[in-house]
Amino acid sequence: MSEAAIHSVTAPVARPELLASLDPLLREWLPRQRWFAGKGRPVTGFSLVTANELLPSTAQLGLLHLLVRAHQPLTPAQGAGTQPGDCYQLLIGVREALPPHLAPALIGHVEEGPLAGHTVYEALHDPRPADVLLEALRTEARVGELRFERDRRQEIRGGLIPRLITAEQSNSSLVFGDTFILKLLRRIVPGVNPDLELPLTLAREGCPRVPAPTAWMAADLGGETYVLGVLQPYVQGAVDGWELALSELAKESEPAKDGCRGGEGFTGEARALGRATAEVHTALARALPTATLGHVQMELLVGGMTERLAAAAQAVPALRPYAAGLRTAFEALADLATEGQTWTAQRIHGDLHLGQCLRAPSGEWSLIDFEGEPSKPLAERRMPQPPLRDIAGMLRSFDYAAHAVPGALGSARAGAIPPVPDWADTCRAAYCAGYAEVAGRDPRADPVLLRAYETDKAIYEVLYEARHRPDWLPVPMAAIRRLAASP
Ligand SMILES: Nc1ncnc2c1ncn2[C@@H]1O[C@H](COP(=O)(O)OP(=O)(O)O)[C@@H](O)[C@H]1O
Ligand SMILES: O=P(O)(O)O[C@H]1O[C@H](CO)[C@@H](O[C@H]2O[C@H](CO)[C@@H](O)[C@H](O)[C@H]2O)[C@H](O)[C@H]1O
Repeated sequence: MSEAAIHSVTAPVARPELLASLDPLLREWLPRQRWFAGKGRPVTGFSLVTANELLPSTAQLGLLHLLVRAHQPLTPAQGAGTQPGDCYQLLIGVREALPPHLAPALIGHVEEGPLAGHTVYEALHDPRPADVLLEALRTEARVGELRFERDRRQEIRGGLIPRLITAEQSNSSLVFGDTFILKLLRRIVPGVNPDLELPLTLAREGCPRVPAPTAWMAADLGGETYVLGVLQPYVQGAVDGWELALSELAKESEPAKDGCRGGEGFTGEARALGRATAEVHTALARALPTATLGHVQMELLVGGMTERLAAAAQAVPALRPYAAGLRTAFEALADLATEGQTWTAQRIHGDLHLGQCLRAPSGEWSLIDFEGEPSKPLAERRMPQPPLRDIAGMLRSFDYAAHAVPGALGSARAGAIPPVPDWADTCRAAYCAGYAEVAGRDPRADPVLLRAYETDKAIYEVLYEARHRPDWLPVPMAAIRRLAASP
């Protein structure tokens, strides 16, 4: 694919009938996608936000870039009626016939309209359209409202072989020749996206704990910018913190041979993760505005935590016996604020857990996925917050890992491996100590805020697991019992 080929494309696609012809296929296909955020509510229709051709559909292979709004009934919390709904980024391949190897990518056969007689499919499974995206980034293409940009100091080689990664993701990522990874955001919102903003900021600050964005794509629509994707260097041979913790735990759980357990332990890694988190926090605090949270702000923060507890207890009855005990964590925080204590807030990761940490074969850790909690509004995700929120997320993650290995969660090894005593406590302590080495302050020195955030996170996890992975519910419930009982 040459630069000229991309620039020759006519865009935007002025075809109101295009969406009508795709509508029945998308209604069936979209809700089945892992990244579809509106699960559990029917899609009642679509509206086209924008359509651009990255490859003309008149050729043997077409590539459409669509931003579509999926209309859905409001949730009970939102009231009755239908709302315009979330906006999704779709990359639709168009062929006369789909080769067998692309069968899993099928969206359907179009009966009428401009694409009548063609087969449409999820284009990211197909190397050629994936290549078009890399080429557009490399050449800083402009296609209709789509803008492809890059950091010219970083080289992007053409011709890298693309593959779609199969991880359980909220978005979709393509790896190019084990050199770059392109994350295509699926649910698109207008505004500055922290998944691009924070890594760019950290790169400018010279913080090596985050792969520096090489290129990015965005759409300019109605005076607003929508970030659509970010290309970053691919950390080759990386293993994420969750996998690494589980494999270390499995070794440590092996029956003792000659009095020695297998495995070298995860304590050193936990300490390194603490240091990496502190490096990122320190750089973000240096680069972006911070704030002081006093009584008024803490009242709002505690109010949010209390409301989330009430909503979770409403949805998950198992939580109800512990609600009063859990509330004491929030009340203790409110009391400190009333007494005049203040806290510093800054930009943070916002959804930190072991799965968001990658360890390169060199042993260096990187943090990824700065999107924050995708269900929250962008403005909220970009607010300065106490860094202890990220730390609480990691502390919960060590606890999760410790519970996962014994196999009580439907694993094939259920009950076969005895739990490693004190594993989570040791890792949690090492993580905090590592953090203190770099940040100059130990998160454990603020136990009230830490407990409040851990409690808030465990409540979130109860709701998340009840909805998505009921087998895992015992893990956050064990933490809930501990947190509700702690003084
Ligand atoms: N720079 C990178 N190098 C290597 N692998 C990466 C990189 N960034 C992401 N990944 C892999 O892609 C997966 C999904 O990335 P992530 O940013 O968490 O996407 P999502 O927001 O869709 O969950 C990660 O779990 C990780 O395995
Ligand atoms: O994948 P996301 O970043 O969107 O996060 C969601 O899914 C996570 C599970 O994949 C969930 O994390 C919980 O389980 C993890 C182990 O699978 C554990 O490491 C985390 O500490 C625990 O919170 C996360 O809560 C949810 O938002």
